[in-house]
Amino acid sequence: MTQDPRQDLLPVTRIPRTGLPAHALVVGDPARAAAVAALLDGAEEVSHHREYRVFSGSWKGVPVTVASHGVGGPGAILMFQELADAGIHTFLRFGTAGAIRPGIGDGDLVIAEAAVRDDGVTQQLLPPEYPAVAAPEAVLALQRAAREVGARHHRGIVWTRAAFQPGPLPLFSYDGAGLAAIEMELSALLVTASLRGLVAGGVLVVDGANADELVDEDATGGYNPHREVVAAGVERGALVSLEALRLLSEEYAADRPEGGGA
Ligand SMILES: O=P(O)(O)O[C@H]1O[C@H](CO)[C@@H](O)[C@H]1O
Ligand SMILES: O=c1cc[nH]c(=O)[nH]1
Repeated sequence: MTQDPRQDLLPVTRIPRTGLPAHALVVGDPARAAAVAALLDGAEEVSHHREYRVFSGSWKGVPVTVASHGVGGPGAILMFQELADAGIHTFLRFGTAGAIRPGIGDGDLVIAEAAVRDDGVTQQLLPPEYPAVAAPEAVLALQRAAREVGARHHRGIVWTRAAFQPGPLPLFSYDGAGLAAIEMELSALLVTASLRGLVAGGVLVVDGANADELVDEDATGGYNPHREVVAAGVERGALVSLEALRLLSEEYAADRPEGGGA
């Protein structure tokens, strides 16, 4: 009996079960996935279903997958899980974020060391005490790549928060906790990687100051990620993240953590 060809695709994202390069850059925006893929040699679109758009190609000889995961942890984790099911073992999230820590400016990069797990999905998988940590080699590869590209960058803890806009509930203040930036999916990626014994990290381009009331109208004139300073940061961030993937493949090729589940 011939195999049903639909079984060669994973069910939610419709990505192929085999054949994808094992080093992946994951981004929220499908258009950003296409823009990053345009930097690759031999880029090909592999699949596009819902918000999940996937390309493959190579960066300086290293085969890479570039995939979009959409906005928000619950949808994004399905892409992370299915990429892991497809054999991806090294992930970097290249996203955007609002700055929290003073001194971090628009267009700067934030390299995540860990994330606060307010992602709206991993709480349903694990107790809140479980950490969301980046692989040290991912942090170091991103830092080295940012230095090489000459991109202003900072390291720190990122707040992954499912709700973008504020509501009537008071917002817990992390004042004094040293958080660097806020975004929406990274902790879901870091937890997925830890559960499966994979390598993951993230770098975020700052697209505004998003701190006390989430959107600081006075400081930013309202949230506007569609500015030249952000676009320039995204261009630098794309080079940094691709170069960091190459470093992870060639120089920091990991002693990968053992004992991950699944
Ligand atoms: O630019 P991306 O990667 O989508 O990341 C950030 O931007 C979106 C919100 O505008 C959220 O997905 C957030 O995490
Ligand atoms: O979640 C996000 C993403 C980008 N910028 C923000 O201010 N918040």
